[in-house]
Amino acid sequence: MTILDRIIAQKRIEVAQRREATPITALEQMPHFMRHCLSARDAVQSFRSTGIIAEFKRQSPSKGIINDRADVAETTQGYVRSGAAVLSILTDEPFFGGTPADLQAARIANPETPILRKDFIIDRYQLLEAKAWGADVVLLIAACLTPEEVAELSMQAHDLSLQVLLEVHDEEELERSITPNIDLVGVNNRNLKTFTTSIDTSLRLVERIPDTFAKISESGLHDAETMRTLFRAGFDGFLIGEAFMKTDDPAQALAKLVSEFNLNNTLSI
Ligand SMILES: O=C(O)c1ccccc1NCC(=O)[C@H](O)[C@H](O)COP(=O)(O)O
Repeated sequence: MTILDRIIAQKRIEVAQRREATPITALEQMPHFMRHCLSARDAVQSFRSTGIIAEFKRQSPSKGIINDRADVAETTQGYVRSGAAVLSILTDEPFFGGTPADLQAARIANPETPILRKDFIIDRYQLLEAKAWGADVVLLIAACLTPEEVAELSMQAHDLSLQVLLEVHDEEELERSITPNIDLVGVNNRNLKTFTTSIDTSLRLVERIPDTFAKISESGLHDAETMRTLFRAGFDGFLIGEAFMKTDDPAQALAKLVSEFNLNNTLSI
């Protein structure tokens, strides 16, 4: 059984419990449900964007506790001040220590910045939650969904005006999961069996991603030189969590990476 299998088994129980506790009619009455969503895709692809999707990540299966002190509103506001194009907020509690309250606090603190609900989405109910809590974009992970589920969930997300980030780990997942109702394609550099990360995965897959989608490299990124390599290979954006969250000042770590990335680009491209 892989870590993903364990997460999804737990998620099925959690979604059933949540649906029981909060009916859809209650989600639809929450204040953010009717808000106009922001475009994560435009935010990473716009001319002046750093392309950084900055993640608020307290813990993970691969690293254990990363940061259990950071305040979500303060950290995400710092990320935005330092140049984050999009925020990624983990809402999975058992494995990542995230909560729905984290997403709602980040939404209130950052009204102008697109927010990704980072979770393991297997059911339309979770899309409605994402909308109610103030997300603009949701993650669909090809490794835990059939192509039919990706197509159905991405269509339902678009019906709610949520954008979709499809995450893939290899060529097979990419080929079988691409569907028109996707806005961004993320290549996850983390092997979920060994937890090792390698940007070779991103570099191998980038040319196979149609140009109609924004291209994001995810996981294990921590230096400007690597971002530059990925940018030159065709990536528009970079999903980064641990490299920021493991420091005492995540926003300052992001600002440093942005300034090193900009300096490298100015000098070398
Ligand atoms: O991070 C993990 O250990 C992990 C384990 C199992 C499934 C997913 C996992 N991570 C989710 C992510 O996609 C990352 O949080 C995200 O790409 C940021 O990665 P990093 O910059 O390495 O924190």
